Amino acid sequence: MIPTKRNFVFDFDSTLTRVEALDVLAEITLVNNPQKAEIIQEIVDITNLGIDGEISFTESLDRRIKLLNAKKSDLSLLIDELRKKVSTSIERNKEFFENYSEDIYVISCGFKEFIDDIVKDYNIPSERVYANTFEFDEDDRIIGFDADNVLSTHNGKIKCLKDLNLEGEVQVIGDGYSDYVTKEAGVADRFFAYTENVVRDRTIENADHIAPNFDEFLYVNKLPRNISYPKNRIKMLLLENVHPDAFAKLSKDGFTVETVSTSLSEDELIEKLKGVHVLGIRSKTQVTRKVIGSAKKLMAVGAFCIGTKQIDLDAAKENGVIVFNAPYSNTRSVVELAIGEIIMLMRSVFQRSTELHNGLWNKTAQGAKEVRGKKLGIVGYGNIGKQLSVLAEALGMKVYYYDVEDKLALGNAVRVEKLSELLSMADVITLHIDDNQANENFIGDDEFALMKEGAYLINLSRGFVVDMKALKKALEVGRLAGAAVDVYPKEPKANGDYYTELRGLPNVILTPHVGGSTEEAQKDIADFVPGKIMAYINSGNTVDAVNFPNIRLPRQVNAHRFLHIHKNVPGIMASINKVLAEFELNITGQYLSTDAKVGYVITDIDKEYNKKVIKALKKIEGTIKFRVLY
Ligand SMILES: NC(=O)c1ccc[n+]([C@@H]2O[C@H](COP(=O)([O-])OP(=O)(O)OC[C@H]3O[C@@H](n4cnc5c(N)ncnc54)[C@H](O)[C@@H]3O)[C@@H](O)[C@H]2O)c1
Ligand SMILES: O=C(O)[C@H](O)COP(=O)(O)O
Repeated sequence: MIPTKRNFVFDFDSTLTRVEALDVLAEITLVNNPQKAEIIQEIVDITNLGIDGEISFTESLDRRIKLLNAKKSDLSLLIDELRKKVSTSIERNKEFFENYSEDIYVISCGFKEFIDDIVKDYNIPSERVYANTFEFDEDDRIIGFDADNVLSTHNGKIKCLKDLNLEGEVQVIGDGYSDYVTKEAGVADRFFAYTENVVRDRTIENADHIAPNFDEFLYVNKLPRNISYPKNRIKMLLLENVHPDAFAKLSKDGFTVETVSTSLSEDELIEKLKGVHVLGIRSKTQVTRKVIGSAKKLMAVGAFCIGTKQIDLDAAKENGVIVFNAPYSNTRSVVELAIGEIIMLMRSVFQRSTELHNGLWNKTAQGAKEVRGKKLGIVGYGNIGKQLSVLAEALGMKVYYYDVEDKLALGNAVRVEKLSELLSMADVITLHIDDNQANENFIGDDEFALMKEGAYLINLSRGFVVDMKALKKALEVGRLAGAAVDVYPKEPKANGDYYTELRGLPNVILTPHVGGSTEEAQKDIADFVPGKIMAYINSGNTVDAVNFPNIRLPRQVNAHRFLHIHKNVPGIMASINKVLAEFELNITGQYLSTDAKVGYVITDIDKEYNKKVIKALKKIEGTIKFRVLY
């Protein structure tokens, strides 16, 4: 069967380039005009009215040219600017324009005087550029356009395509009204809404296919391309109100991102993860073995927080799902809250405040102490514990700490060998141990019994670390003078009603797991975690992965990259290299990292390769996941 010939008809403004050329020309010609901003806005508005079909194109062109007040010499500046503004994904797929030059046309309501120069760099000759031409006066001022050109008239592209009478399938790629009407008029077979630079609802509604970038267009048409799998096809789901910067960053990189404000139950998550490649969560969402096992497309999980125990890290590893987190991002926020709470508890501030809210003036020094000179007992001398140690000393507290690991003291802090020793000496005990399940009920009746009469407890680590019934009892009998609790054994999926047995107890500060919830921390996390995710998805880097061998890979230019995740069993590397040799691939780099369970091998090869190698590599026994980049 002879394949049908395909003709690719490109719009110019906001499709081949990221901008509307006449808007850029206006920036040039109006540079010293005091009314520049107003005139440019008027030009933009008129452009949009024309693109959306609200006014006739002829009228829009006429009005804009008058406002532009341009000269012939301005055009060379415009061309320089436009050269810098070719659409990003068009630029990276320049090869397509070289290889399919014969089948490519530009039909634009813009002007040949600048389009020709730009598209010439993309191998499109002037005879395949259909566009308007300017009219100049004797002083080389642009005074109008050739009104006989069909492209200066309403629905000009339809007429132009009709006159061209192209043989074979006609595909139109554009961003506005004048492009999509060609399909409706029957002169184009398929219309691709090109949304890389501008998204117009009407254009999308009238499209056969939406192309957020040129990779997608090439992918749909099964044409050679620079990126094997268009990024917009990679779906990301961000739960639990992850900071909007994460959405912005990932979307800007071209991924399709959906956000949900709450966490999801296991069943909801299983359903929602169908077709999702990357999941973003915070501390609430439980990513169980069942969830990971059913999420066939899942490649990575980003914990937009510190803790990762909510994720079954082993199951993730066994399924080739890489997990990243933000290990220090909210440390300072937790420390500051701890400091504030130490002071608030020792001054009974919440109690005094509640009384006054209820109309009672109770000025008293009873139960109010300075923190200076008091003994702070830090349990868990990790990132948070250590920072707290320094700040507490600055307040004049005497710091003691207990940790299961050997941790060197900062400042004048003193390490204590036994938890019991710490509990019996400290005026305030603050918990900063990690979210290991072995720490369940770490502090219960026995530990409260060891604590000093009238001491305070702060828990900003994990809810299950403290036996809540025992804490309630210790507070009710006055063994403890107060407590601050931020984390609970069972926390709700979303904001709303909640009950804790500590409710109503005096001098007890209750906060809804907000230790790390500051604007600064959430913003930092939204910067850090997407960076790690993008480094993995875009180039295979696993630096800082929580559950996976870490590899930092060099950038690859003009090569393909195969990512192969496999069970760490003998003989896999030999099998991989045997397949690569059978297909006579020229390996330009190979990187391997393993741990006890999995191996991760990255192979960079020369650009051209036989696609059958992919199937062969996937078939190797022990393969967990395989992916091609570029
Ligand atoms: N409330 C919040 O919003 C919030 C925010 C961030 C972190 N956290 C939680 O705070 C805790 C500490 O975070 P981090 O970043 O400092 O963690 P980290 O891993 O740096 O430090 C934890 C320390 O606890 C020690 N440890 C673990 N089990 C222990 C035990 N049984 N006895 C004594 N020491 C023990 C570890 O050796 C380690 O030094 C974690 O549970 C984390 O999830 C809560
Ligand atoms: O693990 C963490 O970083 C803290 O518990 C904060 O979790 P969050 O992002 O759900 O507030």
